[in-house]
Amino acid sequence: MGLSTGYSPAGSRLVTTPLGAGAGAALRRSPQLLRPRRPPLATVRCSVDTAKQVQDSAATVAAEQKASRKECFGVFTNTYDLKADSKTKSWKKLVNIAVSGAAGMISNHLLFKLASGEVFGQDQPIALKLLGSERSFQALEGVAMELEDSLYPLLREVSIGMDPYEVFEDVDWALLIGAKPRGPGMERAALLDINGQIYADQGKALNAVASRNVKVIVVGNPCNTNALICMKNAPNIPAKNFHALTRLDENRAKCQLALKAGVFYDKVSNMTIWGNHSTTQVPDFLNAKIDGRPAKEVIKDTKWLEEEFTMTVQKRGGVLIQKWGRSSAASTAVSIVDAIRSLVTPTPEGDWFSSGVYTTGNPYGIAEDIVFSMPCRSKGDGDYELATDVLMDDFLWERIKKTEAELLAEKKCVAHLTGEGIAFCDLPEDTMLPGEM
Ligand SMILES: NC(=O)c1ccc[n+]([C@@H]2O[C@H](COP(=O)([O-])OP(=O)(O)OC[C@H]3O[C@@H](n4cnc5c(N)ncnc54)[C@H](O)[C@@H]3O)[C@@H](O)[C@H]2O)c1
Repeated sequence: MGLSTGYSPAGSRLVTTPLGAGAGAALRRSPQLLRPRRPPLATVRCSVDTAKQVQDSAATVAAEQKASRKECFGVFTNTYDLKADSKTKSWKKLVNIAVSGAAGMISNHLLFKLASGEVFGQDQPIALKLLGSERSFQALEGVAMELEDSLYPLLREVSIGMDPYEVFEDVDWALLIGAKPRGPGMERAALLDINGQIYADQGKALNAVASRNVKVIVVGNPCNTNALICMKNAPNIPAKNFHALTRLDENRAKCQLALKAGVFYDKVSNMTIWGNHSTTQVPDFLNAKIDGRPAKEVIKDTKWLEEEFTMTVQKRGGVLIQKWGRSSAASTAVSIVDAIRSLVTPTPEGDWFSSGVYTTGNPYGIAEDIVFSMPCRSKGDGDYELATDVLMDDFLWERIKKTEAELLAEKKCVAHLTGEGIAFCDLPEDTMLPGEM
């Protein structure tokens, strides 16, 4: 296997001190993050399931109802009883789902898919806990109003808030989409720092108040390193529960292979995206299959696979922005749905899916202690195992090393946020996110 060192060590440099140390740190932290943390609240349910009232003491229920009037949104303050009528009697226990960046473009598609039942199933009632920023709070109310007006039977509770310690209370899923966009002229190092702060804060909140088995999918960019930061700040939640979304890249890669092979895209399987959700990502055509056969056997044009296919997938998001003037939101929401469904339904025999997961203990020889997209399989219980039946060759390994180097460099940039000391940012090159120009 060969190693790649084919890039210049120039790139952006930024030295960052640990949180709270020096003026640089103060500048980076928004007033919201500087706010003193209050201890976790007692459980406040947005609405009250009357079946629960029977079990609880009258005083607790009265207090809970009073609190719920304050905390929940609109029509969702009303009580309900899942066990009371024949339709809902057989439904499963409520699942609590937190969505950050809930007033953003991706969420605008995702929330309605979650509420419709297409993600968790038609017998799975859900509660949506929407986290926004101060700037987006009014918009968040608008989103909640639209959810009210959609009359989704499975949507039992909606609450909105700006404090992750309140919003993440008891959540089973945390879909972390909220992030600041990279502004004009902003270095990738600065983006890592700004959004890293958000994910450090949200990791701490999850650690304090979420379900101990919460599954976390980080979408906000740079999502691999944000997921690492979030995970490191949540030591009481299993590291395996944290994912960075690379499913959109997998879907894009499947589409390109199908197009070239002249088949419908459901014929493409075993599509791995290795590494970072950036333009160093590696869409793996060595292991991919088309109609059950190795993709390289079906598509004999190796030059196309190595050059055009790889680049098209890496830069698809940028091209889309060029055409449409905004970044992919609907297909990202679809890919979040795919990512969740891949964890809650068994992976089809022999296939796998890509997810950015913690590398410690990986069987491939990828550096430990980073979040790296790799091939995963699930039994449908929310957990996953890494696929071991994968092929590796020099071409693939060289590219894996390059995306690995980028993630190791990103990790050094955020050492102040992962509890690993003083950060030093010396990125190999200022690579783009797939959606950037
Ligand atoms: N991983 C992927 O495949 C993928 C694909 C597309 C986009 N993304 C990333 O997803 C993120 C969101 O994209 P979008 O198009 O929805 O952006 P958007 O700007 O429309 O929405 C982001 C929302 O997050 C909110 N926000 C900012 N800081 C917050 C905080 N601390 N807590 C809660 N909310 C906060 C903003 O107010 C805004 O409403 C971006 O970082 C984008 O780069 C990732």
